[in-house]
Amino acid sequence: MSERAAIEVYDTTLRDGAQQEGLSLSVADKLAIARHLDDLGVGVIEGGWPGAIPKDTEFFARAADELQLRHARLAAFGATRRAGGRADTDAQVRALLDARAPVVTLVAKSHTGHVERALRTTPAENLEMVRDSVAFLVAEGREVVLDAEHFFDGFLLDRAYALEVLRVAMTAGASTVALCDTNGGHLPDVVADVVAEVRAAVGAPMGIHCHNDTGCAVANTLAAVDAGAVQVQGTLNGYGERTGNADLVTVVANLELKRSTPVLRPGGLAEASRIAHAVSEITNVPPYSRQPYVGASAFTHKAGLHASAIRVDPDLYQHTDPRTVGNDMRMLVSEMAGRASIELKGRELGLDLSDPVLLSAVTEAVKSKEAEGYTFEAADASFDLLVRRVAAERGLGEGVPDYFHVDSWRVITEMRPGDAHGAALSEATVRLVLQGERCVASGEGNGPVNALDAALRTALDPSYPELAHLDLVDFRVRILDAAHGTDAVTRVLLETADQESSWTTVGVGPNVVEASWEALVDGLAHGLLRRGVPSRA
Ligand SMILES: CC(=O)SCCNC(=O)CCNC(=O)[C@H](O)C(C)(C)COP(=O)(O)OP(=O)(O)OC[C@H]1O[C@@H](n2cnc3c(N)ncnc32)[C@H](O)[C@@H]1OP(=O)(O)O
Ligand SMILES: CC(=O)C(=O)O
Repeated sequence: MSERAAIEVYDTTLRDGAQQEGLSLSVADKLAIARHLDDLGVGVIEGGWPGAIPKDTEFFARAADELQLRHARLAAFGATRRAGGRADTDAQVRALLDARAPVVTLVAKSHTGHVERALRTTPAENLEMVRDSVAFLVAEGREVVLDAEHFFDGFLLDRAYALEVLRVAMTAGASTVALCDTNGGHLPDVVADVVAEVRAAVGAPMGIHCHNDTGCAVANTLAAVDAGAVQVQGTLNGYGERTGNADLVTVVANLELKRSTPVLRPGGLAEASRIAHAVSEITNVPPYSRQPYVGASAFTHKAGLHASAIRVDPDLYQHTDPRTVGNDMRMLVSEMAGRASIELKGRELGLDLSDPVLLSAVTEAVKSKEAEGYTFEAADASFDLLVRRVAAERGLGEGVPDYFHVDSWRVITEMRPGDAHGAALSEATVRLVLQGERCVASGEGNGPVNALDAALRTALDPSYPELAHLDLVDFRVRILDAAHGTDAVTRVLLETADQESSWTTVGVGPNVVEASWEALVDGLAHGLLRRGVPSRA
C-alpha cells in the first residue's frame, strides 16, 4: 500500500459509475478497469455491492486472488443493517465482510425525511443502525467509510440530526464520513458553506461525493476540498446514475495542476488520457471528445488566430501543457484556418510548408474547397494530397503519383423483389488506362460504393498488389444545404485502413456516388503513397 496522500482519491466507477444508463460491466471488465485505476494511482477502488449484485460478489471473490493492487485499497459498498435487526446477523452486512476488502463503505440515511419515508423507521433506530453496523465492521478489522446519503438536503432540513449521524459513525470507529449530494442539486457556494459548518461542528475527516445534475459536480468537489474535505469521490469519465458523478479525471487534474496538490501516484496524471480512453473501450461508451484535459478536442485548435499565436508559443492559447495529462495538441484545417494553422498542420503531418508562396496557395485552396463543401478537419489524408498537388502545380514538389488514369466509370443498382435474398445489388464497371493500356473491369457489391471499390481493385490488383493490404472501413454521408432536398450537395467521408493505421478522405458532389468515387480514389492513392509505391501507370 502506498503512503496516503493528503487528499485521498476514492473511485466509484465500478459501483456508482456502473449505475449509468446503458452501462453494464462483466466481472472481467471490472477487473480490467480496476487494474487501470490502480495504474492511475487512485487511493481507493470501490468495486461494487457484494451480496446485492451477484456479479459484484464474484468480482470481490476473484479480486482477492487476481488483483495485485500496487497503490489502491479495495472497498466493498453496501447499506447499514436493516431496521429492527442486528449487524452481526444481517445477511447484507455479512456479505460485506465476506468480500474480504480492507475498506467497507456503508451508505446511510442522514435526512430525516428519507429515514421516515424510505427506510420507514425512526430517526433513533437509524442512528442505531449506523452505530451497530460501523462498530461491527470495525471490530472485524475493516476500515469503514460512511457515505451519508442526501447529506446536503438533510443538513438544510435538520442540521442537528444530519450532524448526529456523522458523530455516531465517527464514535463507532468510521475513518471518514463522506457527504453525498445524492440528488446532485446543489451549487458550489452551498456545498462550501455546509462542508465548512460540518468541519467546525464535527471535525471528522470528510469525503465528498457529488452528482452532476446541476453540471457542478466537479466544481462542488473542489469547493468541498477548499472547505476541508480530505477525500474526493468520483468516477472515471464522469460515468454514473442520471447525469453522472464528478469526473474523477477532471477532479484530479484540477487538484494536481491548479491546486498543486499531488493526489495520484507520481507519474499517474500523465497516464490519464490513455487510461480514460482505455476505460471507454471497456465500457463501450464512446469517449467524449470535449471532456476536459483528456478529450480528443481538449487541446485542439481550429481558429486561425489561435494557431498564429500558438506558432509563437503554445501556452498563449492553452491553459496547461497537454503532456501533463498525456494528451496532445492538434491543429484543425478548415475554412477558419490562416497560414499559421496550415503551416502547423503541415508540420504535424511531416509536410514542408515553409515556402510562403506555397503556404498562401494551400491556404487559399483550403478556403475555396471548404466553401464548396469539403471539410479537411476530419480528412487529414485529403489535406495531405491537396498540399502535394498544389506544391506540384507550382513546381515545388513531386505531387501525387499518377497511379492510373480514369476514362470512365458506371454503376447500376438493381432490385429484384422476387429474388430469394430480396436485397438490391450493385454492379460497377470502371475503364482505366494503366501502363498505356486500356483496361475494363467490373465488380459487384451490396451498394454502389462497395461495387466501385471491387471493380477498381480488380482493375488495379495486377499493377498494385499492395492494394490487398487496404480496406474500406467506414463511410459517412452528409447532405449539405439540406433545404435543397435531393438536389443538395453531398459530402462523403471515407475511412481506409491498413494493418498499421487508418486515414480519412473527403469527396463532394451533387451526386452521392460521384462524391464517394472521389473519396475512394483518393483513399487508395493515399494508401499507396504512404507505402512509398511508385506509379506504374
Ligand atoms: C444513492 C445510491 O446510489 S446507493 C446505491 C444504490 N444501488 C443499488 O440500489 C444497486 C443494488 N441494489 C440492489 O441490488 C437491491 O436494491 C438490494 C439488494 C440492495 C435490495 O433489494 P430488495 O431487498 O429487493 O429491496 P428494494 O430494492 O426494493 O428496497 C430497498 C430496501 O433497502 C432499504 N434501504 C434503503 N436504504 C437503506 C440504507 N441506507 N440502509 C439500510 N437499508 C436501506 C429500504 O428501506 C428497502 O427496505 P424494505 O425492503 O424493507 O422496504
Ligand atoms: C452513496 C451515493 O452513491 C450517493 O449518495 O449518491
